[in-house]
Amino acid sequence: MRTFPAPQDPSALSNPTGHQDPSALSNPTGPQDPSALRTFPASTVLGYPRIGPDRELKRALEAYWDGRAGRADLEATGAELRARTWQRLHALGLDGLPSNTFSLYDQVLDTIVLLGATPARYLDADDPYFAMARGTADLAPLRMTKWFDTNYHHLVPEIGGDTVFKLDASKPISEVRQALELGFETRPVILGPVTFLLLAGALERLDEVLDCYEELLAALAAEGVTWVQLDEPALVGDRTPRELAAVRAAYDRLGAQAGRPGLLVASYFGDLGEAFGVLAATPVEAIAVDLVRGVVPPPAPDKIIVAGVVSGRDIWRTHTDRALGLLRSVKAAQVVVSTSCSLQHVPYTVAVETSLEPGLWERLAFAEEKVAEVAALSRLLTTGRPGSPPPATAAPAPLPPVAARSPYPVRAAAQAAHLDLPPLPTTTIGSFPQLGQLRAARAAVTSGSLAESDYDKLVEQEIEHAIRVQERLGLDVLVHGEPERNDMVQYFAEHLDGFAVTRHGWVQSYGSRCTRPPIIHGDVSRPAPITVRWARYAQSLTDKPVKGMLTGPVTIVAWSFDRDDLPLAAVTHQVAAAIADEVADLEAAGISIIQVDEPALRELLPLRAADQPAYLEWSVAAYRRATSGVSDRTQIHTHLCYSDAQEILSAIDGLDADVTTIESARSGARILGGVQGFGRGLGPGVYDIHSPRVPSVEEIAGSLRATLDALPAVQVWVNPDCGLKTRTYAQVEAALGNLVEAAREARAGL
Ligand code: MET
Ligand SMILES: [Zn+2]
Repeated sequence: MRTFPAPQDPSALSNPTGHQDPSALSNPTGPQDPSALRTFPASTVLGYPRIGPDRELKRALEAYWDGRAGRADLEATGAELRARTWQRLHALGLDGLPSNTFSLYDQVLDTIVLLGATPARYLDADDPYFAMARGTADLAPLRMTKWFDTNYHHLVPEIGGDTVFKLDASKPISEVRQALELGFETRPVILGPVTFLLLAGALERLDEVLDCYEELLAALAAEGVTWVQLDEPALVGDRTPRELAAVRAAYDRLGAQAGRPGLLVASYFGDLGEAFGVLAATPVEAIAVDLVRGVVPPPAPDKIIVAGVVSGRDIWRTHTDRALGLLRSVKAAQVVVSTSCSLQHVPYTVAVETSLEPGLWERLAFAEEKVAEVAALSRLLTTGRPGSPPPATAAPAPLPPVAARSPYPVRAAAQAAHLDLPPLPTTTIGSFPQLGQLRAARAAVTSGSLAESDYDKLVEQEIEHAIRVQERLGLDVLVHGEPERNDMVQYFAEHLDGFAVTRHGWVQSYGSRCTRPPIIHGDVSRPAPITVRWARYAQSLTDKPVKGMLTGPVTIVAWSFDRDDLPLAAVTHQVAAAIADEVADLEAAGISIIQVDEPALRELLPLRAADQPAYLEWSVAAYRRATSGVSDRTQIHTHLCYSDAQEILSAIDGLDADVTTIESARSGARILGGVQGFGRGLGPGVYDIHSPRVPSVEEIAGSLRATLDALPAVQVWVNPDCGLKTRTYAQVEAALGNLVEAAREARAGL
C-alpha cells in the first residue's frame, strides 16, 4: 500500500549546482518540463493532532510521570497513535502523509533535542526531555510561551555560549521507518532553522544550526525520503532585512546540497508578504502558503505551491467553490491542496459529537473532516468545476453605542465614599481551591445521577467556606471563589445563546493539557442572569464587599472557536453586550465591585505591527462596552495574567478599569518598570500562585515595597498574581495570612 507516487531519484529533485539562475534552481530539467516538477502528492496536511482521539497520550504521559508505567509503555502508545493517524489519513483519501508531527510533549522541545541543544543542567536528569518540559525537584522547566497567535504553548529553546549543536535525528528517522513498515512513505516535518533560532533569540547561530540541518537532510535522503517539510511560521510576522537575509542564506545553502530530498518550506498563521519573494528566489522546490489568512502569492512558475485553503484554525466546513476559486488562481508549477496550518489546533472528529443542537453538526469539520475536504478538493481541482466567490456574510444585529463613564477622579471619589476601604486593600483574583468533589458532582449532574438542587447546595457550601476563610484571614475585598465554574470561559459559553460546547472536542494546550474550546455559531446573547445568584449569596454572608466575577468578552472569544461569517470584532462586541447585561444585574443585586477578567487580551494581538492598532481599538472598546454601564460608585476591576504586559500598557490604560490586578511576582516584577504615570488602581501580584510554596511575610513585604516605590500608595492593591484554584486550602490560607500581615505592616509604615 503506497500512498505516494513511486519515489523518484532524490537527486533529480535537488539543485546540484547552487547556482542562482532560477531556471536551474529547482529542477535541473528546467521549468519548461512541468512533468519533472509534478512530483509532490496532490493533497496533504501540514500536521495532525497527536493527543489521541480519546486523549490516550495524556493518560499515557500521566501514567509515566506518576511511575505507574515505564518509558516503553509511553513509547508504545506513541507508536500506536502514529500508526492510527497514518492509516486514517490514508483511508480518508489523502495523498501526502506527514511524519514527525507526533510529539510526546512539544514539537519545539523535539527540535531542541534534534539539534543537541538540551541545556547542560538537564543532561543528568533521569529523563532530560521531561525535565526540560516539566522541571524536576531541583530544576525549573524551560520557559513556556504561546505558539504564535494560537492557544498552543511551546517550550522556549535556551541557547547560550555553551550550546554546542549536534544532530540527533533518531526521532524523525524512526517515525519514517515506522511508517514505511506500515506501507506509507512520509514527508518528515521539522521546525525550520530560522523560526527555531528566532524563538530562541539566537539567529546569529544560523551557520552552526545549518550544519545540523544539512546532516539531517542527508540522513533522511539515505532513508529514501523524497520530501522534507521545514516549518517557518515566523516568516508571517514582521521580519527585519537582516532576518530576511538569514532566510535567503539558509535556504540557498540547504537548497544547494547535493542529493537532498525535495524541500517544502511551510508558512502558516498569516501571509508571507515579502518573505514569499525571498523564499521563491532560493532553490527550495515547494512553498506552503496560508490562503485562509493570507493572499494568493505572485506567480511562481518554477515552484510547487502547497495551498492552504482548508483552515486548520477553525472548525467550519470549507466553502468548496470558494476554495476551488482560490486554488485556480494560484499560478505555479504545481498546486497542492492542503490545510492552512497543522490540524493540531482542532479536535479529531465531529462524528462523536452526537448531542449538538440540530443544524450545527452539519456545518462543522474537525481534523478528520478537514482531511476529507482536502482530498475531495484535490479531486475536484482536476475536474472542470469552476470556483466562485464566497456567499455574502451575515449581517449582525446592530448594537447601541458604547457608553462613556465619568472621568476617573469623579468615580474614584464616589467609590471611596461608598466602599470605605483601608489603604493598600487586600484581595484575591477570584478562584479558590476547587475540590475534586465538585468536579465529580458536576459530572454526576451531567449523567443524571445527582439532582441539580443537590449540586447547588454543594456550591453554596463551598462559597460559605471560602467566605469564612477570607473573613478569618482579614482580607478586605472578598470573592465567592468561583466553585460553580468548570472553566472561566466554558462556564459562560454554557450559559450564553450562540455558543455550543462539545463533548470530546479536546485541543492540546501544552504537553498533556487539553482544552475544549466552545464554538460560537450564532448571534450571542444572555437569556438569563448567570452568576448573580452566587454573588448575591456570597454577599449575604458578609459585611465586607464581595467582588462579582466575570470573564471578559475578548477572553471569551479568544478561548473559543469563532464564527466564520462575521468579523471577530463584531462577535466580541456581541459577547460584550451579553456581559454588560450581567454587569448590570450584579450591580442591581447590590454588588459594588465587579471584576471582568481579560487574561487573553494580549493573546489575540496580531502578529504584524500594522494590524495591531485596529485590534487594540476594537478589543478595548468591547471591554468598555461590557463595563461602562455602571454608576460611578460601582468599582470595575480587571485582571490580566501575563508578564509582558508592557507591550500593551496603553491599551490596558484604555480599558479604563478602576483597578487592574496583574501578574507580576512570577515575572520578577518587570511590570513595575512601566507603570509610572498609570493613573488608576493597580495590584501587581505580590506572590506567584503557580507553585505550592507558601511565600513568607518578608517576601510579600519586599514585593510590596517595590510596588510602593513605583506607585503612589493610594493606587496600590495587594493581591496574588492569579486565581487560586490549582492550590490547596492549606497553601492558600497560609499564603493569604502572610499577605494580610504584610499589608498591615506596610499600612503602618505609610
Ligand atoms: C487566568 S486568569 C483567572 C482569573 C479567574 N478569576 C481566577 O481567579 O481563576
Ligand atoms: Zn490570571
